[in-house]
Amino acid sequence: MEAYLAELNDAQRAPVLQKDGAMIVIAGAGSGKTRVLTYRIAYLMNQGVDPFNILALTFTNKAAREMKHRISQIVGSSEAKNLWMGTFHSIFAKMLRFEADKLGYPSNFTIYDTQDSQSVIRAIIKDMQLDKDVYKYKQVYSRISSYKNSLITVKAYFQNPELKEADAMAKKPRMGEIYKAYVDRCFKAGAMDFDDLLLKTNELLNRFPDVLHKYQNRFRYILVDEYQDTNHSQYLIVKALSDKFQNICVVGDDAQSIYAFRGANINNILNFQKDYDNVQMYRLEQNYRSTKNIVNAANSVIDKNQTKLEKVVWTANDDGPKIVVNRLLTDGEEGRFVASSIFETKMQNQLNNDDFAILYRTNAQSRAMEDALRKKDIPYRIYGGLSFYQRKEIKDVLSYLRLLINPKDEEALKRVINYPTRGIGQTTMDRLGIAANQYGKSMFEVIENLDHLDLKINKSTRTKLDNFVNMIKHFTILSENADAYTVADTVAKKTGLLQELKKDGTPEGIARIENIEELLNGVKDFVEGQKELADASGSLSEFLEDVALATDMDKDTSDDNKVALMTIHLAKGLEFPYVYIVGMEEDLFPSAMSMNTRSELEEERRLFYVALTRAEKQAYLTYTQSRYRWGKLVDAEPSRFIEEIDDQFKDYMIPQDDYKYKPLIDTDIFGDDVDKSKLRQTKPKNGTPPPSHKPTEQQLRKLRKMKPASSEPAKATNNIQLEAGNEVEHMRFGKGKVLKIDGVGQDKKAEIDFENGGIKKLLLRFAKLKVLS
Ligand SMILES: Nc1ncnc2c1ncn2[C@@H]1O[C@H](COP(=O)(O)OP(=O)(O)OP(=O)(O)O)[C@@H](O)[C@H]1O
Ligand SMILES: [Mg+2]
Repeated sequence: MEAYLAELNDAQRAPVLQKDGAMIVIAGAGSGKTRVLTYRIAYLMNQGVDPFNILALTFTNKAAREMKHRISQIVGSSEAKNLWMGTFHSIFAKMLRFEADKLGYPSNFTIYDTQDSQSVIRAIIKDMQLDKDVYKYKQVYSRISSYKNSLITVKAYFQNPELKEADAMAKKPRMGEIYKAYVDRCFKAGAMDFDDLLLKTNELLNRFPDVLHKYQNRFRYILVDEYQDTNHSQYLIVKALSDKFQNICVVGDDAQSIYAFRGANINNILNFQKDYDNVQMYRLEQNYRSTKNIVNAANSVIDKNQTKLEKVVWTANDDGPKIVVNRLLTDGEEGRFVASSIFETKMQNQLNNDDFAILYRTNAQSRAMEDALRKKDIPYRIYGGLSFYQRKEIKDVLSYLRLLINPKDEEALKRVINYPTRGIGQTTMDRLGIAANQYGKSMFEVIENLDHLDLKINKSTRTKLDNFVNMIKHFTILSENADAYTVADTVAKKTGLLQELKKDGTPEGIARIENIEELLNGVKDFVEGQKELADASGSLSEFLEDVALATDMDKDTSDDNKVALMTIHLAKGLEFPYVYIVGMEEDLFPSAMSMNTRSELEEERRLFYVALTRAEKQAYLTYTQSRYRWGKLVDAEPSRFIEEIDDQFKDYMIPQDDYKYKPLIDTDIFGDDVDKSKLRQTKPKNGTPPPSHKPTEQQLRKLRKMKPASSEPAKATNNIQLEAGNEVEHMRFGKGKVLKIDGVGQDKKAEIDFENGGIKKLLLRFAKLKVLS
């Protein structure tokens, strides 16, 4: 047996060794599904399967890179290079480039990102003179996106009166027209949006049998990770491509299906056995990632879902510490707690920053975490915020690059035609836009042909437009012979972009110049990397495609030793030794918007399962007592998911019998006291609207100062030697006697009999006790 096969257990090895046929691996988190896919590819190659015949679809490009890296170690990198591995979007964008002409697109079609798409929609809503409060562009965008992912084309839309009715019911009777206008504009601009990459692939495979056969023959072996989160459009692509040979291996976990809100269909995994002949079903049960406490805690939670496949997940790993639950006063305190805890854990165990992750339900929660980490000088990185490529100055450069590759690209044109300023105003642009519509041409073509058109544009503006077009054409010619770096560098210098920022001279301007430099370095790296590949040359088109589909997640960060901050959705498939799940509050997690139906609540619970199972060694859950929501400070209740973790697997840092008890004067772990009755006034009472103003920092500070007079601030006890029999004093529970000390290190607890509070168990590392004797 090859050595690498010994790195699998028997259950994992079985699907790896089954070379042909349809198979599904259903298994809980951390049981090695991704490992099975990786090793299966290596094994296929060892069995003589040509890497050109293997297609692997992953959830992120980063995951694909990591798999490729491991496969290279097993089979050698020259072979692994030829594998087609990546996200659905990146793989099928590549395929569409080859076949674009069949669908009437240029092969250099632009990929519109969400910003571009939304900007097109905004323009349409404006042109149609619709009420923008009714037709909110983001909502319209996601509606169009869901049509596309359900394969409802414009034609299909108008053939189905029910859809029109549904939109009319939602007070958007003109959705269909917007949809049509949007599709037309994108097509005219030679642009596909993200959803088109799947929709058009389906169209291609349906309408052109020869193309379908070509790719069926090419991709003899297909593998899909995270199959539970495929949407209908993706499902159909996989089904079509694998139909001939039926060598398909999908892995997934129904308990981790968390993208239903974006059209993912859990039935794809449940129905897999009906879709193919002789499906082999494999189950993996041993979790290698996490401690017993984490695995069991996660099991006890997911058990509460009714819709699920029964699965066993166990681990031979250590018990590990229990899940720590902590309550904080505000998100600011929550941030400080997390930052201090990371700092302490790191120091005590000699860990790196990238051993830690902070996960949250909504992006807005990152700010408090960032503030606290910054104050403690802990380097961090936020994933999934505005990606580097969406920053203004970067998008400006990229828009020039997009335009020179595809002059029809209207979003790019609008962005740069008058930046840096060239005296081409909005009126001119409006006239060009109308003419473009009238002649069914792109704006660029209209500008090119100005001399032959009767437009009300004066001579000096015509000269300016002429100069602009000539500059772009000059770049286009350059790009035909030069690599991406040379072109990008020339564009940054010759368009006046850099000068403009230099002139600006502000720190922001300088930061922007640095970002452009970083972009250019990135292009250079890309070119070097591409030159090693068999089927790539480092051209600008290749670079732009890479960028269009890069998410923030995909940036190579192997040398990046930082705490990771991201939403739980993004954390899928990843693992970290220490995980903090923050904002464990009702209405936040589970989200208020997801509590209307049982199935929505179950999806939130699966999300929590995903979050918990990212942790290898320890998980922390935090919640606050009051949080700003929609500009108001409101009372927060602990998330039901905390309660749902079986008691034996969790520990409350604040004694449990105190859990729901809300005293007037409350002590948080930092010893700051706040008169909670003041904070609670903000909760609506008897229909009276709460005061909508936010207490100022000053007011909060004042509230915090109202401590009971205490002689000396108590210190956290983790460094104090404490043993049974000691007399101690606690700020809230008063004097007490230590009965027993349990646990070691991080987990050390004292059982104390307090005069005022009875017997409590406190984690010494956080409890602030004064030792009296
Ligand atoms: N047989 C094994 N021996 C040792 N380690 C293993 C084994 N199988 C998996 N692992 C390790 O366990 C961890 C989890 O594996 P993997 O990421 O493949 O699980 P998964 O089922 O894909 O998880 P998720 O459901 O979160 O995507 C990884 O660090 C992996 O390297
Ligand atoms: Mg995985």
